[in-house]
Amino acid sequence: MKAVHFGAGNIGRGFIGALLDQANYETIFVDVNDTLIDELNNRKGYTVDLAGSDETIEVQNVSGLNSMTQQNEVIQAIAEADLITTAVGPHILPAISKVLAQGLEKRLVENRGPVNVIACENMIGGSEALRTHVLENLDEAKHEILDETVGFPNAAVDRIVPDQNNDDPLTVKVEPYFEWVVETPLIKGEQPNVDGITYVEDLTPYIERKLFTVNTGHAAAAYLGHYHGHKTIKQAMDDPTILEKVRGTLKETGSVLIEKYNFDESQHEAYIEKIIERFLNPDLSDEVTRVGRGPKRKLGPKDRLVRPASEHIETVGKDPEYLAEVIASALLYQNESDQEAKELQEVVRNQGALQALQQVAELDQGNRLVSVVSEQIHRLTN
Ligand SMILES: NC(=O)c1ccc[n+]([C@@H]2O[C@H](COP(=O)([O-])OP(=O)(O)OC[C@H]3O[C@@H](n4cnc5c(N)ncnc54)[C@H](O)[C@@H]3O)[C@@H](O)[C@H]2O)c1
Ligand SMILES: O=P(O)(O)OC[C@@H](O)[C@@H](O)[C@H](O)[C@H](O)CO
Repeated sequence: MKAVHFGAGNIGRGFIGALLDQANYETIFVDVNDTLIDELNNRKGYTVDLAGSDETIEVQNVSGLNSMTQQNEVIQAIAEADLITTAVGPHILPAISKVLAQGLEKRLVENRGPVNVIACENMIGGSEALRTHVLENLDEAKHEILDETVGFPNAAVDRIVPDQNNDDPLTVKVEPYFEWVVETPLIKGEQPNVDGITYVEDLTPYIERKLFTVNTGHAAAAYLGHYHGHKTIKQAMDDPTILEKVRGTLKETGSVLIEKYNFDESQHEAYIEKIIERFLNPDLSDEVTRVGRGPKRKLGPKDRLVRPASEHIETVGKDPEYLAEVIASALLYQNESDQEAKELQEVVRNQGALQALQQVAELDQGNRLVSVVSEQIHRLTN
């Protein structure tokens, strides 16, 4: 069986690629990084190191294509694929959608049967968003036949894979923990037979629990950690002040999730403790600049900070003081190597932090969250 995976980066190699190989897929990685592509083609495999153990996973039967310079080969690979996955970043999905549309169109012409496209991105509705971008690159006359034969099931993926600094550009060090949840109603044809995928009828509780616990907690550690001068997530979490604030933040998102999905409180508390333990993993060095990357995305209305904070006000009926402090620290986050951080700071400098929040989080001036964050910005800047 053949899989095409867009994004031969941290999670692509460290998680998705490993599980696809174990499920006996030959995986063609599609990327724009020629070093990764050349290494994949020359060596046909790579090593995944499990942090905190001597265990390694040898991933085989892989190759690479460049989505910009080898478009015909990528189109052919998609036409022949039994499964297509992505892990490029939410902001990159539009960029891969044209070649994906061309490959799926070739597949339709050659009548090759059903296939599923699973976006493994940290966002709600990633695969459905990718489907929208693909349809924008297809004649409307082909939309119906595409929806009959191509599934775009949403997914939640969880494994902490930091930026790598190994001598071998393909070797990737990951935490042992992983979770990959895929929803079933939108699957076309047979469910991909991949050990490690949990199939569920309704993904919403799973993706919100993951995004608003793992990623919200991570963002709290990153932005508060950066504000307090820490370089890694572990250093931030070793700071008692920040640990307390991360716990407070996850208590707020936890109360929203329990209210919405009737989660068992003690089970959710155990889920939070496991995540804090993962953040404190002494064998994984994860920089706050990776976890805090893309602050405009992370301050977006549906993402890990503003969405649970707004829902805390609406459903729990209280001000989310901890989330508001994290949002304020994200608005103050500076990193000249992060394009979104530079763009955000341009708005903060010219129009003020609150105006920046209203723009990026799509909040009206009178919104209660704007007031609560304003108090935190004042506290952090005076
Ligand atoms: N790293 C993690 O811990 C982790 C865990 C769960 C989910 N995720 C999610 O997975 C996605 C990828 O994250 P990552 O950490 O692997 O990032 P990454 O930067 O390591 O990998 C992204 C890869 O996409 C490639 N890419 C960029 N533009 C491309 C294009 N036009 N065509 C093909 N490839 C392109 C990059 O070259 C890079 O190799 C994000 O949505 C992230 O939120 C990451
Ligand atoms: O990938 P991002 O930029 O959405 O978020 C950074 C980290 O929180 C994220 O990569 C986590 O490591 C991952 O989501 C853990 O499953």
